Amino acid sequence: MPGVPGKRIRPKVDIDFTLRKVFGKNSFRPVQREVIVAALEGRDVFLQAATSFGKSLCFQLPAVVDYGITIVISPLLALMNNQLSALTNAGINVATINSTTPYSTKQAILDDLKSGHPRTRLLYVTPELCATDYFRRHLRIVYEQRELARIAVDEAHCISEWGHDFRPSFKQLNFFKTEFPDVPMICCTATATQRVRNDVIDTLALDRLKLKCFTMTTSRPNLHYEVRFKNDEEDHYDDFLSWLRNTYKRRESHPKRCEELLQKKERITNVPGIIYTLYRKDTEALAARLRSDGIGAKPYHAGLTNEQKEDHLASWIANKEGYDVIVATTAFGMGIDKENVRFVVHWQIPKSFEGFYQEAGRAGRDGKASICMLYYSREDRDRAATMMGREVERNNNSNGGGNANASGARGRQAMKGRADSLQALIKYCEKVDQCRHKQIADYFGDTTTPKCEWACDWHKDAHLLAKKKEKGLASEEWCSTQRQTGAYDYDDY
Ligand SMILES: Nc1ncnc2c1ncn2[C@@H]1O[C@H](COP(=O)(O)OP(=O)(O)OP(=O)(O)O)[C@@H](O)[C@H]1O
Repeated sequence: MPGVPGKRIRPKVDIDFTLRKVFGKNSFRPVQREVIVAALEGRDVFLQAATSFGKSLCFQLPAVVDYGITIVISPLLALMNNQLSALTNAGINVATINSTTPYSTKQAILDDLKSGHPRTRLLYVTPELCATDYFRRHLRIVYEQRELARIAVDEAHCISEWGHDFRPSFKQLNFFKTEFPDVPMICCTATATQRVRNDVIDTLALDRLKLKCFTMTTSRPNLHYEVRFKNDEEDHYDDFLSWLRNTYKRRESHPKRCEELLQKKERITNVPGIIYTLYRKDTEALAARLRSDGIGAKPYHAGLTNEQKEDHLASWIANKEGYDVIVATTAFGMGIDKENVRFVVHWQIPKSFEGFYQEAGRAGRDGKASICMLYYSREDRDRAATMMGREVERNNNSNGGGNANASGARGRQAMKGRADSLQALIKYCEKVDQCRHKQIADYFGDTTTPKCEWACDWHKDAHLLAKKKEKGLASEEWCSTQRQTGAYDYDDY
């Protein structure tokens, strides 16, 4: 569309005023202002910062003060709903089109776009919607009216992690720069290695010379990381249950804490947490088991009805009794924002380092100490590695094979990235002679030395950690025999 400028020039705005008045925050966190100013100047921005840094504000605030509509591309339903309810509460005109949007609501949003002058400030959509002709047609109308303010890609690393195979629509997001070259983009992520960053920038066809990159530390000093060692012979359920019950007991037996809770009318058992498992059926079974032991636990996975998902998420956010612990698959991972999550547990080794860091990052978003435990066994490690090996093989067969076309090569590179990421996480679990915060920083290429004041199992007691590892894990000899007999040769575990 040559000759059509993408957006109108905005009058001078007081972003501090908007921050206070609309978002109810007193001041910007470090670097937020710089990112927002760059976005408002019309720059393309790549923002990489720790979980809970406050990245969403960096596209939400410009969306409120700028002319036109901001399209937010978001990978997960739970994440969209979570942000939508926070923005609606702040009185911002926000909408979403996703698989759960009722027909009449969707039509009303499309009509709003068709008017060319949408009243909606932020529209949350999936990459799949962006790939459809009818949505693109609507965007063109808005663009021609110079009301397409900005494109925000939240959790931008997904472009690289998923775009090459099971969510190819991520790769088609280059449509925005091709059709609307003068509409600024902002990409946000907490987890991108150098390779992923380059892949995202190339896929979106962003101009490196004009792009403003902000790369911040990944450090979350208030998170206490620990690895708990287990083996197939033991059920670690009891270990977790006694940890949780002890936490309740500590709250109850501490007179000052008890008094505080009474004043705030807070239940002793209101210790919100998330347990991540790999499979849907495990979320249901574990939540039921916890409920049978008197813990308020609910499952969350993509197979629940929309009503169940909404109820479980909203009631958990509202600290409702019976909803203290969410047992979830990764459908509940990235971006979920609840301030007082006191623990995140990985019931077994997750599939990637990024997934681990993202999910652990749901904890302690109020800055208070919170625990992130990962239950690790070598048997789970071997199962995960077997599954990953199969995935790599499937991918190599389907994604270009011997044909070295660009997408095939990038697909294979992304797959290798995934396999490397799992190996790095295995190393993290097995390593008992270094600070966990440091290991995380190293993985993401973060060169600052992260603060850790007894906030990891190694710093707390390195000797005990090594002993627990020796006692808790199955021996390598035993695992090797199991591997040879094909004990891990099945997909579902
Ligand atoms: N300047 C600020 N002052 C106070 N609170 C803030 C500020 N900016 C953001 N927050 C709050 O910080 C929390 C985390 O923000 P947000 O969800 O945007 O994090 P994020 O960087 O996207 O993290 P993640 O990568 O984990 O999704 C939110 O509750 C948000 O309201």
